[in-house]
Amino acid sequence: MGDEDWEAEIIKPHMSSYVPVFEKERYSSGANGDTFNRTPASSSEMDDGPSGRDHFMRSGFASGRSLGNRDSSPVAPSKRSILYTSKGFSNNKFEEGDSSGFWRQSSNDCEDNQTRNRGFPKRGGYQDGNDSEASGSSRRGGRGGFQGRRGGFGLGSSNSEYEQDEGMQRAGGLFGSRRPTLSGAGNGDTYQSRSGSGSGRGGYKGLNEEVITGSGKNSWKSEAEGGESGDTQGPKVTYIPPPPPEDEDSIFAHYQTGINFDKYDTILVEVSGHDAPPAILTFEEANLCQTLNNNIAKAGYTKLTPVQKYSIPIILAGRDLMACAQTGSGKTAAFLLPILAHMMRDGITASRFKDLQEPECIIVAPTRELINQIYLEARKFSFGTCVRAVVIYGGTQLGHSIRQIVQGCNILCATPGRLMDIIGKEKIGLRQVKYLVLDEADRMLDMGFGPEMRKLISCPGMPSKEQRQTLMFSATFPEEIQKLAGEFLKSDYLFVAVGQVGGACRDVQQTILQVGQYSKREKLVEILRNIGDERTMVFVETKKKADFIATFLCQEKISTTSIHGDREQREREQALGDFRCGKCPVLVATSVAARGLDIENVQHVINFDLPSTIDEYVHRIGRTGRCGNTGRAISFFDPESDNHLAQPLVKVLSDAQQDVPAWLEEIAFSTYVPGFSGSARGNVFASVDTRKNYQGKNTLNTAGFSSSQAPNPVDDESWD
Ligand SMILES: Nc1ncnc2c1ncn2[C@@H]1O[C@H](COP(=O)(O)OP(=O)(O)OP(=O)(O)O)[C@@H](O)[C@H]1O
Repeated sequence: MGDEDWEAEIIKPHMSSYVPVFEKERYSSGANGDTFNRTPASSSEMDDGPSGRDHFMRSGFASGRSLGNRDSSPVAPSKRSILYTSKGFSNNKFEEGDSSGFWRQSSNDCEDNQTRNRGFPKRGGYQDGNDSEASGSSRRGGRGGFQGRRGGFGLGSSNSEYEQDEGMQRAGGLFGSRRPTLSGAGNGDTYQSRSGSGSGRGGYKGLNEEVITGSGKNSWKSEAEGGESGDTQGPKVTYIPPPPPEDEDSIFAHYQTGINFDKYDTILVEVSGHDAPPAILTFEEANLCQTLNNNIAKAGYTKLTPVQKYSIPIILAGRDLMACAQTGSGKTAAFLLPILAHMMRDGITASRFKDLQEPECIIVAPTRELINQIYLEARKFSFGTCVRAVVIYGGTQLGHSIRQIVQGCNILCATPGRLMDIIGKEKIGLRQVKYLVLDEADRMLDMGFGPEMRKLISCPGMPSKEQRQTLMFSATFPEEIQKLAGEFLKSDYLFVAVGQVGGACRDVQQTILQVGQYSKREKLVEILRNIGDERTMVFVETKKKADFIATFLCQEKISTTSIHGDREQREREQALGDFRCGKCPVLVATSVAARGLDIENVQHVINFDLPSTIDEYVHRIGRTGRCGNTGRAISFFDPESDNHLAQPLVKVLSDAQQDVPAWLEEIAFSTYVPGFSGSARGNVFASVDTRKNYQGKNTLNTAGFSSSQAPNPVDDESWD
């Protein structure tokens, strides 16, 4: 298993379409829309390498910043033409480090992005092949930039190839895209994606890319078991992500807390476990060092969120912690700040002058984008200190990861697959690990990542749980996963529950619409047209469908990009960057983007397909309504496939004080499952710490008040 949320991306055989990248160019093509090309503005923009460029031109995408549309036009992006591009072909400047999806950009940065035309034909259309979901508009297909099953993009008999492909991912863990050669797009051109000349894995060397040879011992078997470096099999992953920005303004860029930030104070907090230290009410009470306080101020934090009020003193007291708090409520800083405070207090051992890097802290998270986000937070809060954070994740060149580490590594942020590879290659030592953090801990411990995590804690040199501090954070914590967590945590760990464990953020206005499978696209377009340019994440259940829907939206002239596990890392980062800066206000995503991503101004989440579990629903809608801001989530409920979610949805909606449609209640009632209590609290999600026969003290507070002042509105039967 690699570092992806593959599990959520279910194969649906009827989906056949595939398109590499979707975006609408800010600079529209000529009037007939037939050809769109560009000449890079500078030589650096051409650094996708000659082969990519040549190929591009051979494919009929002539070069030239012509198009006459160098943008003086006031036309809003969404009103302009749509281009389907493969980043492997487009000579964009992405590799240069200035438009990564990871780095927060101001709108000015975005402007810079937008001035980079990406060449591609505006041939639009796509040919749907046999896809039964196709509607009239997409079937038109005209010039055929995208073909379905009949082979437009080389999927050929897509079902079997797709399944094979998926099988490879699961078994072998090749990273980057696994999609086959793209050929014969509808315009008659033939081109190749990643296995060919134009893309990351292929035979060209871009600005941030280099071909590496296998290195080091590979005593650890994780690659064969699903690791991502690809040293032992398949083409090498050569992508080197752009370096993060160095200037202080970018490092500390942040968005404003919302109108409901102060309402966090009214959320009930429950702490269970023995001898929990009291909550703190202010940053000053945490007694952090001056540099940390400066960084907190520069980050725009003036007030603690509830999870921070409780978790910071617990971690400072050296206790193990399992913390559960609603999406977007500041869990990242809740673990980073006290860890950094301790590291500053105790001093660090790893330095760039040591042969073997031995980080004091390891943070793991389930997706590449999320771990990179955590790294950026660690980098921000450790700014001006001697602590060096490093990030490593799959889909990037292994050699690059190693080079980052050898420069000094105190906090290692990693996805599981890459971490195990690096450990297997003996590029880091684990003896000094004092802090082990599992973000999205329920995901990290489930069947997908649990085995890797178990390997991690039993690696040679890894301090036992008695010798290290283990911290787990998530917005959801199913009971069965809480039980598994005991293996990782000291027996006296503390459990912090902010609000209801697994509950949805109340700042998200949730709407459930009954929409059948064949009406979904029409409804989606209708909603997106009403939304206008506001940033929207559209979740679908499969990777193929993500491409399919993104293509469809582009055809509808809605500027869209997509992110999912079949895309190369370069493309994923580009997509996120385009979405972050507003260039593509619609991001179609699989559940790979459901957890943790903190993107400014995401006002809407649309569940085109509902996920299979209610926890995933909670995480998905949590991409909006963050940090006291409000957001909206609209979900399409298809009675043909989603009835199993009716009961938990009713519960999540009512717990978050949302309107529950009568029809949903009816379905929930008619699909009654014994053991589920839709009214008050059933077993949809854990309500509290699930340790049974717990004898210790339990405090149930509103954040900021002492336990004795707190009311006790939550039943505590399930843990006592
Ligand atoms: N005390 C604070 N004051 C102001 N902003 C904060 C504070 N704490 C966190 N934030 C900001 O709130 C946003 C959400 O924080 P974060 O990503 O840590 O949430 P989270 O609880 O981990 O969410 P998720 O469950 O989705 O992973 C971030 O932009 C972060 O910088």
